[in-house]
This record gives sequence, C-alpha cells and structure tokens, in this order.
Amino acid sequence: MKAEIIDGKQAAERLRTEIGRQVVRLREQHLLTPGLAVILVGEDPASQVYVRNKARQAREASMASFEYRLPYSVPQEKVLELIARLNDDPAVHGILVQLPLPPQVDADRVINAIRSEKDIDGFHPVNAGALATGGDGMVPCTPLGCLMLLKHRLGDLSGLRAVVLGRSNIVGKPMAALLLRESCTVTIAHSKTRDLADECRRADILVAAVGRPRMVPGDWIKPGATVIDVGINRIDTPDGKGRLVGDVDFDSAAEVAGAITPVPGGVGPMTIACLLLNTLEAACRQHGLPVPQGLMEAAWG
Ligand SMILES: Nc1nc(=O)c2c([nH]1)NC[C@@H]1CN(c3ccc(C(=O)N[C@@H](CCC(=O)O)C(=O)O)cc3)C=[N+]21
Repeated sequence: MKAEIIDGKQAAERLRTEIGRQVVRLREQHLLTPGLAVILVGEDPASQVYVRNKARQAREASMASFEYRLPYSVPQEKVLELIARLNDDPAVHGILVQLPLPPQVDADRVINAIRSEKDIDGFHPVNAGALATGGDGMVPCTPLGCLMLLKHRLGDLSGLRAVVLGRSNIVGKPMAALLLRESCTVTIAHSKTRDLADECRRADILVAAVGRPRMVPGDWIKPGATVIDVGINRIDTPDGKGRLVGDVDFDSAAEVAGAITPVPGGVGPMTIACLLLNTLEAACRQHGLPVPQGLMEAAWG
C-alpha cells in the first residue's frame, strides 16, 4: 500500500477538543451554553446510533443537547409545530432534523421551516445561496469536514483539479461550491456523466459521494491523488455481521492514491465534529458575539 491514510477520527477529536474549550470559555465569560436540538422521526436503528452519538458528543463538548423522537407515522404538521417551537426557544441555537424522513413528511418543507440562523446542517436555501454566492452562511457539515481533511493533507488547494462524484444538495453540490471557493477547477460527475473513469483520472482531488459500495476502483484514480470517500454503505459479510464500506474500493485505491480517507474513521467523525462547530458558531452569531477563529485549523494541526 502506497497511500497515506487520512485519519478523520483523530482530526475530529482534535477539533472537538478545541470546540469544547471555546464552549467552556463562552459559558464562563458570557453565561451562554450552545444548545443543539436533534429531531429523529421513526425507529431506524442506524439513525438512532447517529443521533445518540451526536447528542453524546455535544455533551462532551459541554453543550446542551435536546433530543426529540417522533413516531414514523407522525403527521407533517406535528414536525413543523415542533420546529416552530424550537425556532423560538432561546436555549436552542441549532436544529437538526435527521434525514431521511418518512413519505408523508416533505423534507423540503421541513428544511425551509427551520430559521436559517439555526440551520446547522446548512441545508436551508438561504444558507445554500450564501455558499453559492460567497456569503457567510452555515456550511453543510459533511462537505466542511471533507474540506478540512483536504487542507490537512494538501494545504493550499488553489488550481488543483477536483472531481466531485455525486450531485446531491447535501454533499455533492455544496462540496463543489466549497472547492470552487478554494480556487479548484471543479467538475461535478454523476450517473449521466460520459467517460466517468476518464473524468476521475484527471482529478488531483476526488470526492466520492454517490452511496454505491466500492464503486470507484483504483484504476480510476490518478497516481498521487487525494481521495475523500464520503460513502457509508453497510454490506453483508459471510459471518452475517455486515460491515461498513465506502464508495471507493479502498484496497485497490490505496495502491494508487497519494492519500485516502478510510471508512469508517474518515469523513463520518468529521461530519459530527463540524455539526458541533456550526452549533457553536450559531450560538455566537445569535448573541452578537464574535465567532471564535482558528478552529478549523485545529483539525489539521
Ligand atoms: N439532517 C441530517 N444531517 C446529517 O448530517 C445526517 C443526516 N441528516 N442523516 C444521516 C446522515 C449520516 N450521517 C453520518 C454522520 C456520521 C457518521 C459517522 O461518524 N460514522 C462512523 C461510523 C459509524 C458506524 O460505525 O456506524 C465513521 O464513519 O467512522 C455516519 C453518518 C449524518 N447524516
């Protein structure tokens, strides 16, 4: 194996430690405790694990965490009512509604209902628009985490060719916008892209976010490229336990890439750390306090 493994777990731990310090400072100097509210609809076991992890890590960073569990069959109105209440709750600075949602609940309606200042996922159109036009809104957690890992490895990204595989509003599009902001030459590739392998082979930076287990083989990767694997796919194994794999075929990719993120232990932990970062920033903004600087650098320390 040739590639350096980019340790997202370690980078996320460093970032969370620094966030925790800033939260303690806010509490002591301004009597302000950043609060994160997480809404989970339904009983999906994987989602329950994520939500529990988010709440635990928020508390470990000295934040307040509020969890709301609604039944799978909940009417959309009930979800919107809860959001309206949290929008007006001064103890809540960030609201996250775990996706996906059941069919009777329209995700766009729900996202639009969250006050954009409390939209720590960065999914609200106001925040998506700010990212696209160079404003300073909330940046979606997964792309932000990916960017930190890229800077950790590469420093300045200016002029590099970046290919983003996947065009979702949650990862692909905001990832491309962030890389453009860093002055990369950005290509968004997707299921209709012709000569997908050739597009990928041009990439100095390849971000895979398609949700297809091990879709990207090593021979799609430019030698020395930096590969960020956003995929978290559970696959069956002969022992029946199953395991997590990314969108990239790790073993063959690691023979070619200069650096690569593992799954698990890559992008996932950074996503949660960035969620805490956004909650801290949201709390500061809502109270007219300066946003602590230099936190992102903590991740690539
Ligand atoms: N509104 C909303 N915001 C989200 O940010 C959001 C969401 N909905 N819905 C679901 C996805 C998924 N997601 C993950 C975050 C961390 C890990 C993570 O830390 N994964 C560990 C492994 C965890 C395990 O072992 O299962 C890792 O990659 O090392 C995974 C998945 C956030 N999501």
